[in-house]
Amino acid sequence: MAIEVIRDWRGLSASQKGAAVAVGAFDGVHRGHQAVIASAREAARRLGVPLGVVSFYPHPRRLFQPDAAPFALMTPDQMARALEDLGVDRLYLLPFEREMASLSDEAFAREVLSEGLGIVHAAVGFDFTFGKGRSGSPDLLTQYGEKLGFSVSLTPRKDDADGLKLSSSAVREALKAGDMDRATAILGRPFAIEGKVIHGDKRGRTIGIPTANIAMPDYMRPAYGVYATRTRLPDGRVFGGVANLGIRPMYVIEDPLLEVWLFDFNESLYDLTVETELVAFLRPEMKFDGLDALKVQIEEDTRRAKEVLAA
Ligand SMILES: Cc1cc2nc3c(=O)[nH]c(=O)nc-3n(C[C@H](O)[C@H](O)[C@H](O)COP(=O)(O)O)c2cc1C
Ligand SMILES: Nc1ncnc2c1ncn2[C@@H]1O[C@H](COP(=O)(O)OP(=O)(O)O)[C@@H](O)[C@H]1O
Repeated sequence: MAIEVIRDWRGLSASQKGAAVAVGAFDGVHRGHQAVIASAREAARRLGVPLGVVSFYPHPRRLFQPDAAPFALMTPDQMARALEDLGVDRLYLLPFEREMASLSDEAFAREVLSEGLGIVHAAVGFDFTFGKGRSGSPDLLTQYGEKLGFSVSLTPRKDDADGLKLSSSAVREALKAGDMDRATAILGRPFAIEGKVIHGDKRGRTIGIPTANIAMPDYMRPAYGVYATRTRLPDGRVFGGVANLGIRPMYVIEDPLLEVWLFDFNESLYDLTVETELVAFLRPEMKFDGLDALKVQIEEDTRRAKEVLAA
């Protein structure tokens, strides 16, 4: 069954209420988040109610640090699909604006979770905070739940094999370093950029290497350079490829682009929304002596990308 995305806590019908939910920002839906969602799933099964996730859009940090560099690990559509894969029935993607930000911890528990969403259970992570000034703790949520009529489960911190906390920040650090294996290990799936294919300078096709260009305004910026990729088209077809992500020192652009050359493919992609997994980092962006030299390097990149994708 497809996931239902609900974008408000006010004015919901009875059938949209009454779920067991996991609450959090969940950017990336990584394996730590997945443990919290598993706890909500347990409760949903036990109580015989739908499984929900309560999250926020835009990310709360956008409101508090409007000038911060882009940091998102996924778009709302990608989040909905990742949650659907985990068996989540509903995503409550609540608008995080002044009104939400000004609620006290008690008001969030009562007005949003209890009266608005009518939750019967909330699963939260060990370091969950909520309400104005982040004053709410898992302990406080448990006390409010007792009064308001929902139970609360607390998921302990989940570490990797080296004892490091699985976190969205750890994913961002791995992506910055071009360590795609580590990013994949924390996320439980490869990091992927989704966006609409836009028009570029039409230079790619002149060297026999057309590239689908995708802007990435909200995504955090992984290491600039060349990646082995896998791209999913709207019709479900998947193509291996090689991509440059960055500002192209040879033909400098202001905002970074993801430019993907799909192997064994020759159709128009303009205006389609495609999702590209960054499977492996191959090399940093460089400056070459002209297009011919770049083309030779791209042939080498292609050979390595095919090797990586076949492995
Ligand atoms: C596999 C691959 C590797 C690339 N490597 C570099 C690079 O090292 N330095 C650079 O300035 N541009 C690099 N590019 C970007 C090209 O300069 C750019 O895709 C080309 O100019 C086409 O631009 P257009 O899509 O706007 O027509 C690379 C592109 C691809 C597909
Ligand atoms: N194998 C392919 N990989 C990527 N894009 C392709 C491919 N074959 C055809 N295309 C189309 O060609 C366009 C890219 O051509 P290119 O000359 O690089 O133009 P632009 O500068 O507008 O990106 C893509 O947006 C897509 O519509």
